[in-house]
This record gives sequence, structure tokens and C-alpha cells, in this order.
Amino acid sequence: MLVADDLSYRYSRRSPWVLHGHSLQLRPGRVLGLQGPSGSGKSTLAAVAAGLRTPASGTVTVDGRPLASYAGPSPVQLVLQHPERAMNPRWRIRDVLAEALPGSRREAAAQVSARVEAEWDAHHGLVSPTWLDRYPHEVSGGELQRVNLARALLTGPKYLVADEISASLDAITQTVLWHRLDHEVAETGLGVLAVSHDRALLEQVADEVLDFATLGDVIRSAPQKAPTV
Ligand SMILES: Nc1ncnc2c1ncn2[C@@H]1O[C@H](COP(=O)(O)OP(=O)(O)OP(=O)(O)O)[C@@H](O)[C@H]1O
Repeated sequence: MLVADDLSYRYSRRSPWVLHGHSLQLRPGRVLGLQGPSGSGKSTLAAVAAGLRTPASGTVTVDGRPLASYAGPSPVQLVLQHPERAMNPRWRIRDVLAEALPGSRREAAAQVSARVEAEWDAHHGLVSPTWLDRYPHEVSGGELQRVNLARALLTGPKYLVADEISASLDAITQTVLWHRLDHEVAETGLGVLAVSHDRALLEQVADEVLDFATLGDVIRSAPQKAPTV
């Protein structure tokens, strides 16, 4: 289980606490929705839960071990809204995916081809083999986000934090993206924290939807509780 416990976080000494006693638990094979208004702190919680930001206090553990103690690729991967910002536009999709794997680029590219053809074919998977020789600008926005997700999954995470991953897509493309991700959840037991301002979307894709505001302490109590950083 991924457990974020009693987190506090602020961006600088002078800025207000964004996280103040925030906690959540994510089980394998579940999609947990996290909803809240713009600026409330959802992305901050997502980044802390994925180990990209260090809380001032509180812990993030995976199966009882601190997330920071895991060597190699993190068991918690974070995927953000804009896939084009997360990849080199001069690399073919095969190489973009290969970057996630250890070993030489050539070996990794061969593994990518094998995996895409075996598991991620066009019928049920995230990536079509026909995209592998294309550049990022030669696939659609929805397809590129599927590549972005696939790259995170190639590292073999136990949990995926998906922060507004379909916010830039039209309704049909959103549905396709979540359907493909749902397939991965069912097949592999991946746990997903789906972060969005869009409650209606989360109610469609998640097993349970949490409100950001209910996960932390009342803001009045935060300055006493959280340590000075
Ligand atoms: N890098 C940063 N430096 C300073 N303050 C930041 C930084 N990133 C976010 N903040 C502030 O932290 C607060 C929470 O921001 P965050 O991005 O976590 O909210 P959010 O709920 O994800 O918003 P949105 O739905 O608009 O993406 C906001 O007040 C924001 O201005």
C-alpha cells in the first residue's frame, strides 16, 4: 500500500502551508480520485506522494518502507498533463520509451518493440506498434499521452500518480485514455491516484473520490503543527 501520512509542505518560509496534516492511502489495483479547486494543493500533494518533493514533516511509504529508501526506478511514478514537455521532440517514440529502461539504447529499444507487440497492441494496450517509428509531433495529443503513460509503466511501478493527465484532451479521447489505463490496473494490480479538478471525470474513472480539503487538518492549526523549514 502507498501511504502518505500527516504531510506538511510549503514552498518557502514566507509562503503559506499548502499541506498541513494531509494523509491518504492507496491500495494496489485501485483507482483513487483526488479532487479539489484550482490552487488548493492537489499537484503539491501529488508531487510529494510521488517523492518529487520532500515534505517538511510526515512520511510517504510503500509497503511499509520509506519511498526514499527504494533504489532504482521509483515504485511511484508521476505523470503530468502535458506529454510534449516530458519528452525529447527529436527522438522517435521507440527511443522515448526506451529511455525508461536500463541497458544500452539499442537493447532497450528491442525490449520496447517486443513489449509493445506482445502486450500493448492496438486492440487493448496503451501503445500501437505503428507509432514506434514516428516522432512525438506525428501522433495525436491523446496518443502521445498514452506513450507518456506507457513510459512510466515500463519502469514497473506499483503506483502511478496521474495529475490531470486527460485535462488537455477532448471527451472521447479522455475516455479512451482512461479505458486503456483501467486495463493496466486490472491486468497488473497497479494502484492509481487520479488527480483532477473535474469531479464528474473522477466519478467515472475512480473507485472512490476524495476531496483534498478533507485530507488535512483545519488550516488554523497548521502553523503550530508543521515545523519551521
Ligand atoms: N513552485 C511553486 N512555488 C511557489 N508556490 C507554488 C508553487 N507551485 C504551486 N504553488 C502554490 O501552492 C498552492 C497549491 O498549488 P497546486 O499546484 O498544488 O494546486 P492545485 O490544486 O494542483 O491547482 P490546479 O488545479 O490549478 O493545478 C497554490 O497557492 C500555488 O500558487
